[in-house]
Amino acid sequence: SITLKHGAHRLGKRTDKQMQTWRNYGLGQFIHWGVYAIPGGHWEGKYYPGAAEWIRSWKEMPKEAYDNLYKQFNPEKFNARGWAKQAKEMGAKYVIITTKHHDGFCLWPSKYTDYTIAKSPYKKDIIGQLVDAYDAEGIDVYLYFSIIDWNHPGYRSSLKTEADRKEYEDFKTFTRNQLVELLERYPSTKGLWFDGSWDKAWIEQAEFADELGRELREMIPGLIIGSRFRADENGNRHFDTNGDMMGDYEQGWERKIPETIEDIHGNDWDCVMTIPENQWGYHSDWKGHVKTSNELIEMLVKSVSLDGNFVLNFGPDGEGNIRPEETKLAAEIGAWMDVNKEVVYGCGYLDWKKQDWGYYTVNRETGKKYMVVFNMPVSGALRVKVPDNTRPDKAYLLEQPESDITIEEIHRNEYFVHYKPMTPVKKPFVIVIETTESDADEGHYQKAKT
Ligand SMILES: COc1ccc([C@H]2[C@H](O)[C@H](O)[C@H](C)N2C)cc1
Repeated sequence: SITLKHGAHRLGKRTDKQMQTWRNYGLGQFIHWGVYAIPGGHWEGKYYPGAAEWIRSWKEMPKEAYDNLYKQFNPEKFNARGWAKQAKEMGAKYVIITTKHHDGFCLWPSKYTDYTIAKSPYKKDIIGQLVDAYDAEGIDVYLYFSIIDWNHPGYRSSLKTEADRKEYEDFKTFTRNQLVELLERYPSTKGLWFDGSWDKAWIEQAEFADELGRELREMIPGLIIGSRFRADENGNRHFDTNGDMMGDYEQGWERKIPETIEDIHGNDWDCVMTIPENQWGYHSDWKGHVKTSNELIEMLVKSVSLDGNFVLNFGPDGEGNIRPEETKLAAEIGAWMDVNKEVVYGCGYLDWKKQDWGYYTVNRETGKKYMVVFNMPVSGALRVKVPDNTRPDKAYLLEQPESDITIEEIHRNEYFVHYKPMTPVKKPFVIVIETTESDADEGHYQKAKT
């Protein structure tokens, strides 16, 4: 590997207590809220086919009109306590809230620009209310911050001229000032989720960004920052020139989930997921497939089974309401978590061969192993392959600890867990499987001659 001044500053996972807490969350909530929720994906009767929070970039949206929307932002229905209660009932252990998206509108009264909530009819600090409400529910708060800022005069996507560079210096100072301001105002923040860091102009700021990251981490010990924040001195993002991840977890899994444990390269990671195909901010007319709670629960369990966190996005409307579709899904996920949360919290990857019926998770403290079943085989026989020297002794339904499910040995290190549900299976369910580490009994299985 080559020597880098602004590459990864740590190899391997962070092992401190704050990161252990992050690793054990399992389920998080993303909130995308801002003035883009006012048009909600429409303008003068026209439907915007893109992501609602990007409507400013739409040719049909006059920039002037968008940039004046804040003058009518007055979300009277906004109820931070209600949002936090709903997230608690869903089972979210952390929340990531947009402080400022690419449009540059600040949901907190920043003193470094007038383009903030303080200058809207609503006036009050939205971030402060959300931080207090989620803290009160015991849900850890993380702040989303977009480096891209279409409102700031010094923002550039690339630096072509000396004038660009001079303007961009102001933008760099402004960016640093806002981040320091956010951590000073909201010291209970556990981490920052950076976005909009793909511009050439920012990629060239390896030294500045590295120094800024150091300054922010000094302000809040244990602060967690993902891999999307900065590039190394050769312009490499997420992974430096030597292939080592920069930051505390990989932020590359957006609306997609790794397939195998090899895909995560031994790093912590989160998957951030939308309910429709690709809407983060509020769009009043979702087109295409809207994910069901069964689909979202499977994504959550698949993420946990591969040592990641699953962060589900909510996009409140211009009035401050959580839309009915999201309320319904939060309730359905919450109902499932009420019964099955122990297969998510504090759990991760079990190195048993993945089977078709679903996913294994294991509790990192207790070693308790779970089979989370999504696809019941017509035979009712759930195949389980165990590592050498491991013998499954007992299996029972998590919901009925007194149940005793038959385990049949069918081959060396291979078993059928026979489960015939009494009633039709409508939601994923969990079988707990207990094992004994037994010494190798070569046993009576004849290896095939080939
Ligand atoms: C150009 O493709 C993009 C750019 C930015 C995004 C932003 C979304 O607005 C949302 O904030 C998501 C987390 N982020 C990656 C998504 C797709």
